Amino acid sequence: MGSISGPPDVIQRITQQIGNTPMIDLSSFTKRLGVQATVYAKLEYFNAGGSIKDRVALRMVEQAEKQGTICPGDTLIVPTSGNTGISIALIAAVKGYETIITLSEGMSMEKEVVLRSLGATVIRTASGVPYDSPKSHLGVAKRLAKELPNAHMLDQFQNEENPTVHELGTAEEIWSQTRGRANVVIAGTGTGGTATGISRGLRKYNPSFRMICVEPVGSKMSGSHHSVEKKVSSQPFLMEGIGGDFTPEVLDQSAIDQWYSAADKESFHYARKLIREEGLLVGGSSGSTVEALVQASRKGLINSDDVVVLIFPDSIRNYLSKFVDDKWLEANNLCQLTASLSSLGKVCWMRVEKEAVRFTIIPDQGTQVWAQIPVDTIFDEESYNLESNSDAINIEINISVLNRALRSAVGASYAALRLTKKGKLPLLALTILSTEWTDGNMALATDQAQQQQQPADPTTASEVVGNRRARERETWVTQEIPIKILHEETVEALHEPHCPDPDVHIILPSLLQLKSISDRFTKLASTDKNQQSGLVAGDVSGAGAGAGTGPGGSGAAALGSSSAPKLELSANMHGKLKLAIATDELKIASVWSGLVNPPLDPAHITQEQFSQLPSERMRGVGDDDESGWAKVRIDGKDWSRVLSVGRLSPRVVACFINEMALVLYVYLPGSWNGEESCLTYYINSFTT
Ligand SMILES: NC(CSCC[C@H](N)C(=O)O)C(=O)O
Repeated sequence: MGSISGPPDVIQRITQQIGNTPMIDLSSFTKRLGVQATVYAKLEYFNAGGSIKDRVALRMVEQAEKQGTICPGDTLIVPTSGNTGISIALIAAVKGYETIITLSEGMSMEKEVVLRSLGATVIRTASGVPYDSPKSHLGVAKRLAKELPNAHMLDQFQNEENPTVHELGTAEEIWSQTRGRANVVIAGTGTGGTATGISRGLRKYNPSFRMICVEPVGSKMSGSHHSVEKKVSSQPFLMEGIGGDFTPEVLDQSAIDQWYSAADKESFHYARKLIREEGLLVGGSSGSTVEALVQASRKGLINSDDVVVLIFPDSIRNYLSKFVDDKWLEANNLCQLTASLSSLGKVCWMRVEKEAVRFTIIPDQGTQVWAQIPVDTIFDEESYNLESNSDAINIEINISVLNRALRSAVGASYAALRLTKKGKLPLLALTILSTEWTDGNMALATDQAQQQQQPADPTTASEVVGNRRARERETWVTQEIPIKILHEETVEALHEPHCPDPDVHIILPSLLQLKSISDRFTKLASTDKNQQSGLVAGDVSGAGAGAGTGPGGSGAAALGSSSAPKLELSANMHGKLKLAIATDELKIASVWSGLVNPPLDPAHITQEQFSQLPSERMRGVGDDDESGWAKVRIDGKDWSRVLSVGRLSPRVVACFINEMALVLYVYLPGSWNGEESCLTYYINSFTT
């Protein structure tokens, strides 16, 4: 063996392992997706803390130290979706700072576990509140920074060191790793710092360089700069770490050339594909960059001459209980579905068939819902066995009770629903397996106790962590939900309302935005004491009313008795939607334009049928012609409950049957085992 001289080839501190991440050629993967360009991916999960945010965190800390604003012993407060918090906590562990991390509720439990193990104090903050609310991660961090002694907020959303580290570091690496060939970079956008810095850095070398940003569908970081999709809305999304409800100061829109929106479903699909087919253990937002690449390439905006670099910001580690887990995707969707249904009615009829489960809500007043989802998104595939003379079992269930049970299953390592009996009582049994890690400080963790414990508790596993024994405790819990089995004759009369072909069909804008405007209108009209006539209370029209009356319900006929304010909703076949309310004292309206009237699938309709469709006739009527609008009047409160389905789906097609009814088709995102599921809402129109 030859002798090797010189100092050992080791690093002194883990913070030296930040930056200089590898880049991988992904072209064969992306060619299979139909993308002809040369595509590389920069694997930022090779940074010490597991994400691209290590770069920003190190620079923010080092610069603040240089300026003398912080010194070891101080407390660093970080509002974050997780990664920046982990990066700061890691650096703080090495350098001797205290850390307080404000992390919103929706972020994964894995992030919190990593943060706590690094010694950080984690404060969970409300999710879904505006960024400038005192309850948001930013709001809480700001308050704590004022209140606590020697505490400093490191604000990645405002701190110019964020883009600068990418301009001076990441961009240089990309240029050198691609030997000066990179002309497009695609990055997910959370603060905008990565995209802004990379763009500034690479434009120095190549003035025609293009920076493409991607945000989740429902995020509105891009604001009015969303040049490609033009769909700027604000809706909840499951993706973590990118997207938001404001444009942070570090995001320089002049550095960005194009924006894309990636739906959770596609992003998670591509992330799982990267893991499965390429062995790249990435997080979900890496999938969003692939989705943006595919969209851009389909539009002809990326072609074979381009050399594209995708930024893969973090790893699977943060999401083991989330998109990486099929059960999580399904449980989350099902929970949101039952939450939305339970706002519209108490009793739900579930028809369990071989391949599908149908949900029907027919309240005494208000909107009817009909939904169908694949059976294996609800029942455990292995144990599902339908035993019924009629190939279907009809159940009556309290939907709020089911929703409460399902809420406890989100995040569980395993959940299964079973139709069963206790004595003669039929039940829906929800079995959940939850896993907790406890550290080795508990008495049972000694070797001896461990041996004694194992035979009696076969569900308990253990593993040695350092010199202590960490224990994984698995708990099985079964919740029993009472149900009523209905005979086939009882449900025979139960069928979807038959409606005429719509006069106008249109994709609704952001449901959350629509809901907040509708709620404001309803509130204003309710407080207007003199409201009467005009658009206010009247009788429900005949369309669909009476049809579809359920076993215990009286259909929608009782609608006429409601005296709540009525909203007038109208649309035309030129992409316009109008929401209005009028009382004696008040007349307000809001108009959306540029919406999409989706084309009907030619496979399902002949040319002749097509030309006879009322919507085709309406398309021929000019945009400014009043007769080209289809109109319905709906109960403001009921409408508000319907719109809460915005939590579940960003894609809703509204079909207007003039003066009669509004039918909404809500397309459910998520895996749903790759099948598209749809909810149908029937809302009868009130007459004037
Ligand atoms: N990925 C980031 C920063 S981007 C934050 C996204 C989101 N708008 C939010 O405010 O949570 C991190 O903190 O790790």
